[in-house]
Amino acid sequence: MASFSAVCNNGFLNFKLNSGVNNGNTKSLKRNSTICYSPVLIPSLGLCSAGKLQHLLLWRSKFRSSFYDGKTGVHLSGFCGGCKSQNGMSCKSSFRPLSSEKSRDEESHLRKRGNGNLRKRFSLRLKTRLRLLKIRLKGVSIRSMLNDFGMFLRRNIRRMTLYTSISVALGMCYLFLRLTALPSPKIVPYSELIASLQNGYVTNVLFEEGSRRIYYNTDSVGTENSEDKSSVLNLPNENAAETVAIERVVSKTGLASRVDVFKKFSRPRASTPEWQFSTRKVDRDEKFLLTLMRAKGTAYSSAPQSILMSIRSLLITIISLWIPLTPMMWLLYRQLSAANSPARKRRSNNQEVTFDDVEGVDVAKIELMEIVLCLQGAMNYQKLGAKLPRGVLLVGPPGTGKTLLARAVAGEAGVPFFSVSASEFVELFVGRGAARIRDLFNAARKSSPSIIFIDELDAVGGKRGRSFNDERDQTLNQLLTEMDGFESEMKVVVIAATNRPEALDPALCRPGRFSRKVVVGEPDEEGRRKILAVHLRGVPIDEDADLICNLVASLTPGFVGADLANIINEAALLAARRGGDIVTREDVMEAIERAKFGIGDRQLRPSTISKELGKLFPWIPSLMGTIDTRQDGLQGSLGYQTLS
Ligand SMILES: Nc1ncnc2c1ncn2[C@@H]1O[C@H](COP(=O)(O)OP(=O)(O)OP(=O)(O)O)[C@@H](O)[C@H]1O
Repeated sequence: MASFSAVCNNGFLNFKLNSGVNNGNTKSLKRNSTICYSPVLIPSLGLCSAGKLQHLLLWRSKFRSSFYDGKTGVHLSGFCGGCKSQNGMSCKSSFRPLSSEKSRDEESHLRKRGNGNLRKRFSLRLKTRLRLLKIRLKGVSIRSMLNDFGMFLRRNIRRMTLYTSISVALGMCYLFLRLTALPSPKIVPYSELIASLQNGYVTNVLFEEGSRRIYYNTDSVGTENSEDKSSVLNLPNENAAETVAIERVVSKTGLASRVDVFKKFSRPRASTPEWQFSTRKVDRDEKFLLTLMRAKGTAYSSAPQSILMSIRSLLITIISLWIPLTPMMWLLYRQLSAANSPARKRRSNNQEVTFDDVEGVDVAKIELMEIVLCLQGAMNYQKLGAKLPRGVLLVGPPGTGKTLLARAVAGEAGVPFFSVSASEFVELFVGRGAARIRDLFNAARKSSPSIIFIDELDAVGGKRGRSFNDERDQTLNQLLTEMDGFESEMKVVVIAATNRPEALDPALCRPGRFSRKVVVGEPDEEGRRKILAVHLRGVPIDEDADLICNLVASLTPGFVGADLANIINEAALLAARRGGDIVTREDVMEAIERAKFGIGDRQLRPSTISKELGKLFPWIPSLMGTIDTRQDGLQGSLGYQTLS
């Protein structure tokens, strides 16, 4: 007895044969095999929505009938053969295999019906697919597709124009080459031309001017002897009817041979080349060749290559050259593209930073504030005959806030701010870096009053003549020229930052260029406290922020602004890691430890190492005078041992 079950899953009905149908039919279902029917495949299936039993006709070739139980929701289990379902539902007709091993008649009958079944199955599948396609097409709106396409075109108009022009040009080239294509003559060795001449087969010869190519035709006798005369003269040897007709003409007209008949009556075919053979002239053999041709009475002449052919060969040469050159041209285009220009790329309107966000560098702030006042016109320096400083050089260790200061200047002055890294001027092609500098200064001049900020100036501002890098020297020269080129009323200030002022070319630091040198040094404890207060502004902390600032500032001598910002960020991350909503003192302390000793094996921290050593050799701490205060309950001023 065969049993099966049906499970409706996500709109699909899975039929499972629980026991095998072993009737020898190769198409019969195997035990536990599962077939997946889409709802579209079973059109009458109301799926789980119908609340009553539905009788379905399924896959007629495999089942006569089966049941779908809408009452139980989605699941149906039935026995076939016994005509009783597990759910107590009766089956109209018993479960039967495709064919019976016992009944040969039925088998043959089925085989006869096979084609019809196949067609039905095919049409059923096609219908299903068509229905699916219809459903999908319903969801597609042509208008929205057109809108999207239009938007894409508008956004990429330049690129699309370029691609279209290239495609059109290539298409036209292809068309031209196809239209001007001529059947080419057979290329033969030079010796064959001499042999044909000596035998008197050659009828006429053409020397191509400007090249060593020789074209020639031979007469019928020569071609009769040649290997493939039929291919040369296109004689219709194979066509029996045509041969008979030609023979008849030969007998009637008395023409010498089939070849003459062919020549007289046949129209020149498109595939027949104008010249049958072509060869290359051998050097210093012209005299012999001409003597031979004169002796044999061969007609010869010379002509230049036709214009069409010249254009054709030129086109082929250009195309074949362009294929390998295209990647290089693309690279060049990218390099030269104006879109890559830093002047354009770096135009920044992000003027969020103000002097309130920079702390611990008060002297530098005062110096730069003066420039802001000049740019805003708040300070009348001109009445005293003073000039706006053209360049300000911010010097100091990494992370002390040089870039931040420059951004604050831009933010306070409310003028366009062009920020570039000097390494962006270091280019592959000589002269390109200089061109970029020119672009940058031109853009800044156009939007005057404005500020140019060049970070890591030493990348291009190093002393000249120390290397063979011509490109870098040219870029620096251009920078010097541009800084000289500002007119006094032009309100463009160049702020540059460097960690290595000693490496700069002296010409850069002379008065009139980067005349103002502002040192942005490491902050003191008060500075660190202020910087921490800036970075703790938006961070929820479980204690008084001032207390934490004081604590951290006291624990972090030598730390610069970037380190302190990093500590606060790490603390917030640690709090988030443990799932807390608020940053605790412990998080901050761990962040300091991480900043000081790095993230890694806790056992490698000096405190841990000394603790372990202390256990092994109790006399070491007293000898070194570094007794762990925490062990004795002695702690730092704020409950923590100073780590530095
Ligand atoms: N004085 C400061 N006040 C507030 N935050 C600071 C200060 N200095 C540094 N920071 C923080 O450190 C980050 C990095 O600073 P910045 O890029 O300005 O350093 P830098 O001196 O330009 O470094 P480099 O020389 O390596 O370019 C800033 O974004 C800021 O969050």
